[in-house]
Amino acid sequence: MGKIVLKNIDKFYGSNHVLKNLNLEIEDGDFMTLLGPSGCGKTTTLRVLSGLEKPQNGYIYMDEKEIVNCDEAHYEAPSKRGLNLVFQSYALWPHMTVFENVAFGLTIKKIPKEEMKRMVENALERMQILQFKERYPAELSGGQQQRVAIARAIVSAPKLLLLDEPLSNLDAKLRVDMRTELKRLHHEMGTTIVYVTHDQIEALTMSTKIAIFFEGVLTQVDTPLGIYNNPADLRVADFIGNPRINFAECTGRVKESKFIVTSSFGEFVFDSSMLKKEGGENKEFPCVIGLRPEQIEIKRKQEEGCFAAKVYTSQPAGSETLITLKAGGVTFLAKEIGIANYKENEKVWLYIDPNKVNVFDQESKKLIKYSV
Ligand SMILES: Nc1ncnc2c1ncn2[C@@H]1O[C@H](COP(=O)(O)OP(=O)(O)OP(=O)(O)O)[C@@H](O)[C@H]1O
Repeated sequence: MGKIVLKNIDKFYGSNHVLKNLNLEIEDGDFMTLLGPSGCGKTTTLRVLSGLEKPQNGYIYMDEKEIVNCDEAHYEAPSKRGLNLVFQSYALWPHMTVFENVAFGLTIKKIPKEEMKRMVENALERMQILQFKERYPAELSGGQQQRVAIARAIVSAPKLLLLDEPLSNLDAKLRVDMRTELKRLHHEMGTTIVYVTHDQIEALTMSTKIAIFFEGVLTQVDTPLGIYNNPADLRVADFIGNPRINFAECTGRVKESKFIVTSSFGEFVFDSSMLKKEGGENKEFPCVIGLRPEQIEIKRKQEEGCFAAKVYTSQPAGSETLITLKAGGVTFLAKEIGIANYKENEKVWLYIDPNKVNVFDQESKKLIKYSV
C-alpha cells in the first residue's frame, strides 16, 4: 500500500459536524493510531477510509489513486480498496468453526490446502487461540472471539489493516500480550495499520505515528515521543501520559533576550530563541508550565537551581513510587523508579531540567516553549 491521503474531509451526521476539514497523510508501512476521547470521530475516520461511510466534502487517495472525490460524487466500493477491517463487534460466521472462519478468505483465493492450514494455524497461534480451532464462535468468550477476528484479518497479510479498538474486550494481561503480537506482526508484515483506540498506552507503545482528535478536529500528528515530549496544546498534554502531566500557572515575559517564566514556586529562565510566540519586550502574559512526573527530581539537600517543596504523601507501588509534593501552593506529582521512602511533611528540593520544561500560552492554549 502506498501513501494514503485524506484531504479536506468533512463528515456530517444530520447537523452533527463529526469530522471537520480533516487532513491526514498515512505513509506506507505506518502504524497510525487515531487517538482521542469518546465521540471525537476516530471510528468515523476509519469508516470513511474503508468506504462504509461517505463524507460530504473532500478527497481520499490511496497509492496515488483517487478513491473518493466528493465534488464528482466518486466513491470507490469498499471491496476495491484492498483493505481488511476489524471492528469492535467482530461479526464471525456462527456456523463455521474458528479454523473455518479464519480460513474463509483464503478459500476464496484458492490457496492450496496445506499452505492454508499453515497460514491459519500460524495466525491462531499468534493470537493464542490455536487450541480453540475446532470450536464455534458461540463457544468462545468475547475476548477470544475478538482474537479470532484479528487472526482472520491478518492471515492473508493484507496491505492495509484497519483495526477499531480490537483489544477492548481483553483482560489487562492479554492486552499486553496482544500489543506485543500486533507490534511484532506490523514489523514482520510491513503492513500499513490504521488503529483506533482511546487508550493512550496502546497508542504510545505500538504506533509509529499518532493522530490525536478532539471534537472532530485533528489536533496533532507526530511520533509517540514527539507527542509525549511536545504536546501541541494543553488538551493534548492533559490527555497523553499516565500519571498525568503537572500544570502550574505562571507569568511569562521577554527581557534582554531571555524568556523568563515566573511562578509561585520559583523562576525559569530560557533563551528567548526558545519562545515560539510573538511578544514585545517586558510585556507580561499568562502562561502554563507543563511538567511530566518523571521530570521532577527530588533532592534531600538544598542545591543550586532547586525549588523548595514539602512532601504531601508518598505512594510506593513496587516498581515505582508516586510522590505528591507542594511547592508555592502548587501541587505536583513526581514519579521515581523503584521504592522511595519519603515522609509526610518532609522538606525536599526539586530539580527540574529547564530543557525539558513545556510552556503553554494561557490564551491560545498552544505550546510556546518546546522540550529539547
Ligand atoms: N451512524 C451514526 N449516525 C449518527 N451519528 C453518529 C453515527 N456514528 C457516529 N455518530 C456520532 O458521531 C460522533 C463521532 O463518533 P465516532 O464513533 O466516530 O467517535 P469515536 O471517537 O470513535 O468514539 P468511541 O471511542 O466512543 O468509539 C459522535 O458524536 C457520534 O454520536
